[in-house]
Amino acid sequence: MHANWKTWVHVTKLDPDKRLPKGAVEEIATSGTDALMLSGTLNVTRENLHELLDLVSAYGLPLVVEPASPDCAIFDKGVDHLFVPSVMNTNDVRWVVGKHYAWLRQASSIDWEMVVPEAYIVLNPNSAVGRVTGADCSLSAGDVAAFAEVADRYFKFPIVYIEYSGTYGDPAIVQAAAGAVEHATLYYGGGIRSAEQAAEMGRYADTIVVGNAVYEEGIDVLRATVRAVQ
Ligand SMILES: CC(C)=CCC/C(C)=C/CC/C(C)=C/CC/C(C)=C/COP(=O)(O)OP(=O)(O)O
Ligand SMILES: O=P(O)(O)OC[C@@H](O)CO
Ligand SMILES: [Mg+2]
Repeated sequence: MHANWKTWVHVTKLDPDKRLPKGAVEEIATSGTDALMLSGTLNVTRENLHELLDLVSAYGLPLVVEPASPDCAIFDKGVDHLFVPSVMNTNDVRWVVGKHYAWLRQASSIDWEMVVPEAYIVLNPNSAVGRVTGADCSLSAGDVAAFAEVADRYFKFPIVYIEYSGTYGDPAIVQAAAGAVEHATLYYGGGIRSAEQAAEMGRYADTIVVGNAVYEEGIDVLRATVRAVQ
């Protein structure tokens, strides 16, 4: 499969567990965002994932599913890529490799051309992903840089993802991660609600992700974050 995803600078993350007002999907799809990522930690099922895919697949934007569990790893319904996380900063091996092992034990077939592994560094302890994975979020810039470098240079993850889901992060931490990563594409996500924040994190990250703002702020804020990085 093509690796066009490496050129994306702005990704919009949609949560199958949340509702969008009528017309919102079209506005999002035509906002200039490079791709739609369908993802959430809590209450994502094959059913609500399929419903959301049916809503978004008409617009021709690249579609990524980012499964939080093996049952949400789907390869059909117009999905272009499966971005599969592993959490670097947890001591609970389930979220590093355990779920992945379980996935391969039960899957009938996996289209590896579609799979892009992501090294998550989870930094908001109050987010669903922080709580569920038991991530150690009290990391210094040096700690984050070390995790980012080991993910990039040793494990050779194609994506390193600085995840502050729900809260705006520390730009100095993202800068440290950027300095440590040589080959991987650096993602930043968390709390972006303005052009200024998008531009600030976009200085260090290759790709920024906007999620909650789509539901809580609306289309003008999403468009402003797109313009800030494109
Ligand atoms: C092996 C397979 C196919 C799946 C397992 C993948 C793993 C290890 C996931 C662990 C990390 C995780 C749960 C990622 C989900 C993506 C993510 C970070 C979504 C954002 O979640 P939040 O915004 O915190 O959650 P809500 O939006 O549900 O509140
Ligand atoms: O929802 P927000 O806070 O924008 O975070 C985006 C994304 O990184 C969540 O996984
Ligand atoms: Mg979320």
